[in-house]
Amino acid sequence: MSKVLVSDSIDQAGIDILSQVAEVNFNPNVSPEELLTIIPDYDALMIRSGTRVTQEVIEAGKQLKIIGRAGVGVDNVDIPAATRHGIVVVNSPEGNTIAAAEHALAMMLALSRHISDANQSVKSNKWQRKLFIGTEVYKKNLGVVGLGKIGSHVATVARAMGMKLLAYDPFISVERAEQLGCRLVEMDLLLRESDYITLHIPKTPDTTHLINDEAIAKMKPTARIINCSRGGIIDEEALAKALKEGQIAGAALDVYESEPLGESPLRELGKEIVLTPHLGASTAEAQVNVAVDVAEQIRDVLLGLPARSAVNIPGLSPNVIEKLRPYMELAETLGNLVAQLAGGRIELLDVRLQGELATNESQPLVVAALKGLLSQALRERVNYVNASIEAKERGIRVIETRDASMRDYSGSLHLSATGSMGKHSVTGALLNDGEIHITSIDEFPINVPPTHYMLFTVHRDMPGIIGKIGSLLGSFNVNIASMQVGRKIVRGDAVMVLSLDDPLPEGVLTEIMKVPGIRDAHTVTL
Ligand SMILES: NC(=O)C1=CN([C@@H]2O[C@H](COP(=O)(O)OP(=O)(O)OC[C@H]3O[C@@H](n4cnc5c(N)ncnc54)[C@H](O)[C@@H]3O)[C@@H](O)[C@H]2O)C=CC1
Ligand SMILES: O=C(O)CCC(=O)C(=O)O
Repeated sequence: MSKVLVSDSIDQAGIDILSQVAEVNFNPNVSPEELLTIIPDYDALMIRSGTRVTQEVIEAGKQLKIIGRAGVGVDNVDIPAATRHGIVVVNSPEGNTIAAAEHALAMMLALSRHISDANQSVKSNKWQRKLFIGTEVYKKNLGVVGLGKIGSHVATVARAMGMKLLAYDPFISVERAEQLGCRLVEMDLLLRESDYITLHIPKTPDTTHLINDEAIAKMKPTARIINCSRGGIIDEEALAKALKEGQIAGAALDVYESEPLGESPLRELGKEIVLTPHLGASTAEAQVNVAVDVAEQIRDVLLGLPARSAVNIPGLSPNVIEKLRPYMELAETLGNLVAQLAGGRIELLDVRLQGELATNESQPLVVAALKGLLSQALRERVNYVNASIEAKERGIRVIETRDASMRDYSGSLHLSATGSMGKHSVTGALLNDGEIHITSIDEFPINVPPTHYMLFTVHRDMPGIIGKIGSLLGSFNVNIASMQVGRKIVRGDAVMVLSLDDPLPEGVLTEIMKVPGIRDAHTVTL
């Protein structure tokens, strides 16, 4: 019989499902050291946010087939390590949507009416009616940052309460925002016009400290901000200072830069702040939803069936997976790359399966390309199951073509996407040793492996231009790991691809665009 370790507290409904097919050990207090010693015995691991599943844990888990996260965020699991070891990671992308949305709304109202402090005051035998005069949300502007699953529900309920809605989400169409009664605006305008701001975005390099000194300075002195998404999106030091000095009126936080929240200036503030200990998903209903959703997937995988919300490996038969696995990574990487070149608000993705990939069996590669494309916006919430639906909801049209004619590689994949930065294309293939190579960018031939930080330029093929870019990057202390140029005709246009050791500091791209002969420049993080 298979063995499942449940190392965080999950609802009994999940344990009951797992017990149908496995011996279940419920050990929510397991220490990281103990986890390493006991994990070799287990076929499956079920967690919430408390257990850190590091590369070490994955390597020790010699029998592990599946890791199930009862919730959305899988930031506590080393996904690349799990994928390398062929371990499926599943989550529950929707099980706690309503709980998190309702928590954000509750926080907004609690903050407006000083519920928490008033409650504390009555409980300490006081009757302080004048101290707790609140504000109404009716007819106030609510700025929703991130109009995904949770943000959309918050918008729907807030609209019913008579709030006027603004939204910022660079990956959502104007039509979708209008359906939800939201005016889609730029972040700057949202900061300036909102009475309340609620954050519902993933934590990414782009969203880390999105709310910092500079953003707070644009907000109204009467503005209140709510964060029930991820810690670190608000710069806590900047927020504490702004609240102390009365630059803005209030904040309600469920998530923190470091959890549990330690020593913090936020704790010293008064009724202008409401703090909860990451309770967004903590409702009876959500805990049942996520436990059942994930336990069912663990049960299915242990029975040899596919999982419906796999974050890393799709729910296909082992034979097909084995054959396609290296190409899945290629398709995801190219999807991610072309999304960054084409910018947000992608309208069209054209996927061409070439050479030996031009068969019906390769269809999952189209889904993998979509997953890569949407990962910029949705991070771990996009998987092989929901990628097509998410794309449809975002108004992304997908065209699939197959071209079996022989090319330089036995099988290659060509993606072309049209977004807010125009139409861009990439081609990629696997070399003999299975290494992924980008073989064209915007139809210019190149041959480079993808790396973490990359810079692409389109420029006039003329003497001196490569040197200028090199010196410019040097002056900003950015180290170039490798460089390649591709062109179609001599002294026509050319593409330059640079692998960088460091991310490009802010403002460098603008300087690159000023170099005579440069037509276009993009920086990409893969
Ligand atoms: N407090 C809690 O207990 C819980 C927190 N969460 C968190 O809530 C957040 C939202 O979750 P969902 O709505 O399920 O995710 P989702 O993936 O459905 O929506 C996220 C939205 O953010 C948008 N987005 C991505 N980057 C952006 C950027 N730079 N600027 C503006 N918008 C951007 C995406 O286009 C997408 O529409 C996540 O961070 C999730 O981890 C989720 C559940 C419980
Ligand atoms: O398990 C929890 O309570 C955390 C929920 C959460 O933040 C998530 O699902 O992303």
